[in-house]
Parts: sequence; C-alpha cells; structure tokens
Amino acid sequence: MSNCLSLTVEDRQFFQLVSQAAFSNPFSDERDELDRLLAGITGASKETLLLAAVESVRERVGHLQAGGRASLSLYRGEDRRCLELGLLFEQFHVYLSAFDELIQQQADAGDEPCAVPFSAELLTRLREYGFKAQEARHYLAFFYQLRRAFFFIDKLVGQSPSMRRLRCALWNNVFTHDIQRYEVSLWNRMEDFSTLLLGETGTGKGAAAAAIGRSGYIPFDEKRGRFAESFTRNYISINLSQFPESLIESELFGHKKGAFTGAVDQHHGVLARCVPHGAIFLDEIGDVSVPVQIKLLKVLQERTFSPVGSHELKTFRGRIIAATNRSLTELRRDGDFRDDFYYRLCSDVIEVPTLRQQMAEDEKSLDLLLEQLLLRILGRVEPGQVSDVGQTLRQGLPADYPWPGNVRELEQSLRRVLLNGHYAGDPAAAGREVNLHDMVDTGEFSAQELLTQYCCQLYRRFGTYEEVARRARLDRRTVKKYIQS
Ligand SMILES: Nc1ncnc2c1ncn2[C@@H]1O[C@H](COP(=O)(O)OP(=O)(O)OP(=O)(O)O)[C@@H](O)[C@H]1O
Repeated sequence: MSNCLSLTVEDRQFFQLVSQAAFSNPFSDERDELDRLLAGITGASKETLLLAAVESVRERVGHLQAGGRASLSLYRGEDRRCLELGLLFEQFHVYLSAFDELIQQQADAGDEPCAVPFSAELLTRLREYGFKAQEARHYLAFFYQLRRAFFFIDKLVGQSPSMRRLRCALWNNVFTHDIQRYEVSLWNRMEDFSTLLLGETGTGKGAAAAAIGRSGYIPFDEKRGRFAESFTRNYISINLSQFPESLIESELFGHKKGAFTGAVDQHHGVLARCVPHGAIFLDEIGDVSVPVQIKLLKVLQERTFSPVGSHELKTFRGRIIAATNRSLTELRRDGDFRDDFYYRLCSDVIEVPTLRQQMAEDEKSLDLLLEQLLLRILGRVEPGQVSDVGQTLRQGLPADYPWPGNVRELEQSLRRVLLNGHYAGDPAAAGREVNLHDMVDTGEFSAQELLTQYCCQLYRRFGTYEEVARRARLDRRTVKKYIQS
C-alpha cells in the first residue's frame, strides 16, 4: 500500500513495551516493572507508577493524533498490532473508573443487566481509531471482563507471598498465562477449563471461586446498550454437603414433575440455570457419592445431562469450579473420589493458603485482613481501630494460636470482640482442649455445645469425619456440621 506508514523506532519500542504491560498479569511483579519502564520513574508506589505509565501512553497517543497518525488503517503488520494495543491500553484506562462504577452498580442491581452509559462514546472512539464495529464490541466486553477480574480478585487481601501467588493464579485461571492468545482465540472456549480449589475450611475458597466465576466473558449487546447478562447471574454456587444424597441429583440436574414422591413441580437444577460463559461452583465436592461423581463426569465429558425422571438431553455450556477442604489424596486412595473424575476436574488446581501460613510469611497479614473485615462489618473504619482490635485479639490468644477456622474464624472473632470485648480462641483448637467433665459440671452448656466439643475432640484424635461419625453414632453430615460450627 502506498499510503502505509511506519512507526518511528522510538514509538515502536514504546508501544512494544505497552503491549507487554497490557498483557501482563496485574498481580505480578513483572507488571510493576513494566509500569516503571513506561513511566520512566523509579521508587514510586504501585498506584503512582500505574498513573504515570497511563499518562505517558496518553501523551504518546496524543502526539500521534496531533500528527494525524493515530489511525490503524495507516499501518500494517507488527506496527499495526503494536499501535492497536497501545490504543486499547489508553482507552481502557480512560474508562477505568466508569467500569468500576458499573461493576458496583451491577452488584447492587442484581440479575437485570444495567445500562452502560459510556458504551456509545467508547465504541465510537474505538471505531474512529480504525477498529471494526464487531472488534470494538469485543474489546468493550473484554475491558469489562478485565476490570471485573481485577475488582473481584483484588478483594482477596494480603501481601504474603502465598496470597500474591494466589491472586496471580486466579488471574491466570480466567485469562490463562498468555492473555494475548486468550483474547484472540480462547475467550469463548473456556468451558473445558475446570478448576479445583483446595484448602482448609474458611481460607477463602468460596471467595476465590466467586472471583473466577464473576469474571467470565460477557458479550455486549449494542442494540440494548447493555451487556448480555449480569455477572451476578454468571456465577452459581452450590454447597453439596448441604443436601441429603436423595436431593443432590435434583439440585444439580433438576427434575421432571412427578419424577419422585414430592416432585410436585418441574425443577431446574443449577446446570440448567447456568448461562453460556457462566460458571458453577460445586463446594465440598469431596463429599459427593461415587454415583453422583459418575454423572458429573459424564456432564464434563459430553456436556449434556438429563433432569431426574426425564430422557430429555440438555446442554451444559458453563465452566465448573469445585472445592474441597478434605484431602483428595486420601479420598482417592480410599476409592471415595474417582480418579477419572479428578482428571476431568483438574485443568487447574489452586491451593488457597491458610491464615497461619499467611501470618508466618508476613506479619502484617492479620492487620490487613482485620481492616478489610472491619470495613465489611462496620461500613467504615475509625483511625486506630484496626490496631486496637488487633491488640485485643492478640492479648486473648497465645502467640502461636493456629486459627483453625482461618479467615472465617477471624471474621467471627472480630464480631466477638465487638460484642464482648475479647476473644479467647476456638476451644477446639489444638492444645486448647476443653474438659468435657468440667463442661458437664458447670451445668451451663446445651446438649449441642457438649456434642460439638465431643465431636471436635474425636476429630482431633482420629482425623476423619467418618471415624467420628462411627464412634459418636451420628450421621457424617451432622458430625461435620458440629465440627465446622
Ligand atoms: N484473603 C481474604 N481477604 C478478604 N476476605 C477473605 C480472604 N480470605 C477469606 N476471606 C473471607 O473469609 C470468609 C470465609 O471464606 P470462604 O467462605 O470463601 O472460605 P472457604 O474456604 O470456602 O470455606 P469452606 O471450606 O468452609 O467452605 C468469607 O467471608 C471470605 O470473603
């Protein structure tokens, strides 16, 4: 083409750097380094670096615009791709806070997709730069996805190396480690990338699953000026240990009217309710029976299922995220968790660190979490409140307190401190065993409290819910409920 332009060597190098930054994991150290190079400054905070990097990209694009050289149609090959990514980077950051507002508004509004007031302006801008109409819509949806993923993953606070690794892993789980390939060819083919989240109770597996599930790609519907779905509908979570065996299949696959006694109406299970590009979180997957595992395996392999009592074949278009706090190695060894099911679920296996590990790696972990949790409970945090509450907590607990209930326990301990002014730890924690005789002697405890302590003591001694259930002659689910209460 005679009118084909080339970028100057300096512009090309600059936009190559922008491309690397645009495609790097925002939770990685690499991203900070790239922002530093783009901004041309050292020693600033993460936020200042990003602002300076964005400003320098804006200046560079502004310079090209002033010379009438900011249109993609003027370039070919590598130069065109470099400029394309530079322009996308610039526009993404222009609308960053508008996307954040939209995410908050959508979270409050629930399942009905909100209007996107800035969409027409952004689409026009991208088309003026030379993006085709369909490409512009795709990038608008991609920007929204990027911002949602950042918004939800960033809610998992903590600066310990294990928490930083977790955030990086969650980002990669949504966009893969090669986001450029994801953006070109994988964004609508992620259903077969199933995920297993492992970690003790209360570590944040549910929060991690929600971050992945709410960050799926959602196409933009230009006619309606809205995204095709609300991200609140894109993610469905189900705790499999809540349901008796007889109801699990119905909850998962749904049932036909009259399929069994009590099935007075047709029921849509979670698989049927999952929207395309959506995700289902199967919590406590280690608790499901082998027959249910076989049925779920079939769904993962064939992408079809039938409601209970029906021959109708329905298609499942979503992603599966599953979690367990049980040892899958033991379950697989004992034949309670099928290997073929495991191999279908394990496209990605992510370990969520315990609170103990986070605190051992970074002494500020507790305060960071306290601040986040206090904010959630109280709506705002007074100056000095985090350190006051932290001090009260530390005074009531031994220095090596193991936080067996992890962040969930921390959240409840905070409520206890707010209510009673102190927290003495979970009596079921190792080394702090309560004496059951003393409990009985006081005559102050309910049967349920006694049973809870008895189950906890048996669990510490024998290590599995099954063994506790056998010895206490209780149902395994009841035992688990007591131990986790
Ligand atoms: N790093 C974190 N930052 C902020 N909040 C967190 C973090 N980790 C966990 N939480 C909060 O702790 C609580 C417990 O987390 P969650 O329910 O996700 O745990 P879980 O691992 O799924 O537990 P279980 O195995 O018992 O289902 C939630 O309110 C969650 O938001």
